[in-house]
Amino acid sequence: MSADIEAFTYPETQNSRAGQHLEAMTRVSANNADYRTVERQKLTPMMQHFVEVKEQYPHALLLYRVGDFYETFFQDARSLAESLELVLTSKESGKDIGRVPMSGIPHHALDRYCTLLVEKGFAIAICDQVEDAAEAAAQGRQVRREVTRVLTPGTLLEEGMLNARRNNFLAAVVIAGEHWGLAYADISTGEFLTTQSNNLEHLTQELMRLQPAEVLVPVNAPDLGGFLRPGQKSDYLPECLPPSFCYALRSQYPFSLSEAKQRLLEKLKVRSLEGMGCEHLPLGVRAAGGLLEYLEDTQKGNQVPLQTLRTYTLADYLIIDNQTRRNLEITQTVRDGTLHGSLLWALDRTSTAMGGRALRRWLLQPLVDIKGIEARQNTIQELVENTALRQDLQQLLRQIYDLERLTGRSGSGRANARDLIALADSLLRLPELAILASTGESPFLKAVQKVPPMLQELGQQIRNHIVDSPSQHLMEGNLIRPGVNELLDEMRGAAEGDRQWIANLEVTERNRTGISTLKVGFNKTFGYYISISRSKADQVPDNYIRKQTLTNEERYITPDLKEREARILTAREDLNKLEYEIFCALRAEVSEQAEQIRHVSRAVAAVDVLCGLAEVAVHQGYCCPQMEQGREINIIEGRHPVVEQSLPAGFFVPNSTNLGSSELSESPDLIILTGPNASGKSCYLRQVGLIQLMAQTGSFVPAQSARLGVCDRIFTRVGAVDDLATGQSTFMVEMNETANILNHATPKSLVLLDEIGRGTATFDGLSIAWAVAEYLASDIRARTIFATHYHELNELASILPNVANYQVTVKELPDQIIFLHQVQPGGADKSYGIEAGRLAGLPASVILRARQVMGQIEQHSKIAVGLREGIGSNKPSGKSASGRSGRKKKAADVSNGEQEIVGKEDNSSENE
Ligand SMILES: Nc1ncnc2c1ncn2[C@@H]1O[C@H](COP(=O)(O)OP(=O)(O)OP(=O)(O)O)[C@@H](O)[C@H]1O
Repeated sequence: MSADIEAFTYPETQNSRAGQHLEAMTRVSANNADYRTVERQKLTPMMQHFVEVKEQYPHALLLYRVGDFYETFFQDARSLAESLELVLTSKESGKDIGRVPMSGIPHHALDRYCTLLVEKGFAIAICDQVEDAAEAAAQGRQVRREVTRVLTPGTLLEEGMLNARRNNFLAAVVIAGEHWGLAYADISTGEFLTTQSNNLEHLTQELMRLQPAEVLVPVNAPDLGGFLRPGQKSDYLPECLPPSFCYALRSQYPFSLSEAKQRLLEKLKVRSLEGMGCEHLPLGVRAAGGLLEYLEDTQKGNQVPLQTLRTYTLADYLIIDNQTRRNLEITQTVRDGTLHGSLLWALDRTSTAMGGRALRRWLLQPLVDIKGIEARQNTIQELVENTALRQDLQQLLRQIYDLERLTGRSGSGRANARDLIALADSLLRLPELAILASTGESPFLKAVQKVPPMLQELGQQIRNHIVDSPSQHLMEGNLIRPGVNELLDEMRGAAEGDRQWIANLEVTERNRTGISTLKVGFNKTFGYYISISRSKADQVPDNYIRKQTLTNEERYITPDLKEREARILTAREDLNKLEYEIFCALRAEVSEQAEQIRHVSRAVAAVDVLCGLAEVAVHQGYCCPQMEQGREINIIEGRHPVVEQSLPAGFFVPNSTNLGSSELSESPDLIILTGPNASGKSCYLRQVGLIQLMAQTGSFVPAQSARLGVCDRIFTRVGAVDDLATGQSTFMVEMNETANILNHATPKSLVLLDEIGRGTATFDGLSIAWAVAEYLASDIRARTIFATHYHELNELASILPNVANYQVTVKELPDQIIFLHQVQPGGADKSYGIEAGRLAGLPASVILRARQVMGQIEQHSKIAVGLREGIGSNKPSGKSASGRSGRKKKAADVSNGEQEIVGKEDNSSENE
């Protein structure tokens, strides 16, 4: 911390305050910049209180309500000013202390600024005035202030701070050796889940899938309550936890089994955890209990309605590790991290925010259970066939608001009257949805055919209680309809008499005084007054009391007028209070039905997702894949779902795939895919991965037909980039990823490798690539597509029976190459890399020289010979030696280097 703090000004922020603050600005001494070193007894009472509160929340940014501002002081002032580019100024804080750093935000902009702070990974403690400041001032004491809420990235409920189409998860982990428990909740939607497993790598993967906004970790640290923003390090953070998240370091106590279990039983109001399936998962229970305690700590008495805890196991889902999720661009593109261009973008035709979130979850967690997949498929099939039903459902769904989050806001006391109207209108749509769905037969349509009658009644009750356009703020009245509450109606009637009297006052007084220009007005300082032009001032009656003199007018009050006014104001206050109470009771009824509403919401979200997937299937011409337990991946005329949508209709060239069949002569386990640069190898590779993933999500797939064995995992290794954060080179990243695949793939896995060994010397790279392919094909027998520019790998097909060569074809014309994007049997012998360099504009002399060098290398290279005669026959595995078959002769011929362009004759005639 520097010895002095200077004032900073930023052009567009708080101009009026900036001037004011600058004027008051002096230099702040080093001791005064830190709340821990300041001489506390010498501070003013308010500042002493600030420091007391700050000590309870050392790791949160403390926003302290002072009048119309949330101010903060000491080091928090500096953090706030730096993070939000606000004015850093100072405040006189005691006669013997001088000034301390100060920065602040206007109270009405709290949400906006908090959103920015939370995005930057801050935890924020909001300390509010919890009594009327005027009352406290009248009694000559400090206004009472308390922390009413701690905002952290994982505990947000405010609409403006959340992304409507993605969950905001708070996670908690408990690690014991290699074993771990994980619980996570989205407090805005109520989802609450737990799991336990015994491989720390899986924990990392699970966290990467969830992308939690915040992770709770119990630690034995002196720094309890510590809060780590993304990238911040701590010795207490276990190594397996990715540094890209926010972490809250928590005490061990609430994570102990007895404490956690007790809390879960109380909160979930159950006698045993048996029904939730986690009784036998102590680490999962501990994580869930610790998470609940954190919610209590941050929500400060506000109820957070969570759904019943659900237990899941990782084996229920297709495992997709982080690099595969990234490489297949499931929810964002690799290049710029945007949604546009991802699989989610290509498939999302949902009509509700709930559906949008559900689709994202489904894509990140595809199923392995064929029954579950088929239930989704059957519903899509029905919605594909019944266009009218699909369109009617979608039209209705568009009128349904975010029931999950509206229920969450109601339960935590944050919903306003407009939220309740939105909720009611959505609930009232559900019976229509049920009637529409009742014409359907499939499982997910059946799930919405029955709406609990109490939900409809609740919707009706809200509509009957709340006016059509209620005020935004709950204490300003205009919430409750007439006829709802007798007392309210009576009070309104009484206030109406006084209001009428004032409304008529202008006419009566004009008649009484004969002053035709007399007016009745109202302002905040004086309330109601009678205004008379100064020229008529001598005609005012005796009971008029002069209150104010302006240039052209005099303003008067009368005792009568003031009495009525007082009655109106008191009545208004009472009325507003009563309206608020009626509203709160109504809101409480919503939270009582939270469980039911959320149950229905999930079913509605699923129908929404399936309607959307059916629509994509119709418009893009997808087919329903036949899912099987076997290992075969058989795709006829498959397409890449995203690239296809980015190209003009009909431009995408479909390609078939056949892998893993028991009929070896028909289908290999491993395909070596060669072809020139930019011919479409990567695209083909990803297309197979995406089709498999979509199929296990339950979606139809871009193909003419498909028969797919369910995979346990999909692995990809695609062009690595340097991982500067961990100091790893491109090649090391590539090797780590490859090692991960070789160590975990099974015969039921799908492995997609896009180049291996490019980041090192050619021979090393080629040797590694060869050995990796051989291991995958003969030892693991995983279904694999291996795209490579090492044409020497085509030799493998002559050695191993379950390896086949495929190539992406091009047509070579005298001065250009035409990309045909067709995947055909056989291996390519040319990469056209020099040709690509020429097209990219490398100087002609460089191109010429490159051709000469290549000629020399080709002439003298012995690699192919070596591979054929040496390495292959030395492979220790019996499987590979015995696997040579006559079928392979053709492939070997293909790679002997004699053909100019593999398949050229065949392809050219086909494509001319
Ligand atoms: N089947 C296809 N139909 C139409 N266009 C395609 C097809 N496959 C690929 N393309 C187009 O070709 C471009 C290049 O494809 P891709 O990146 O897959 O080539 P590549 O062979 O992997 O190249 P490199 O070896 O240089 O990595 C893609 O961006 C896409 O626009």
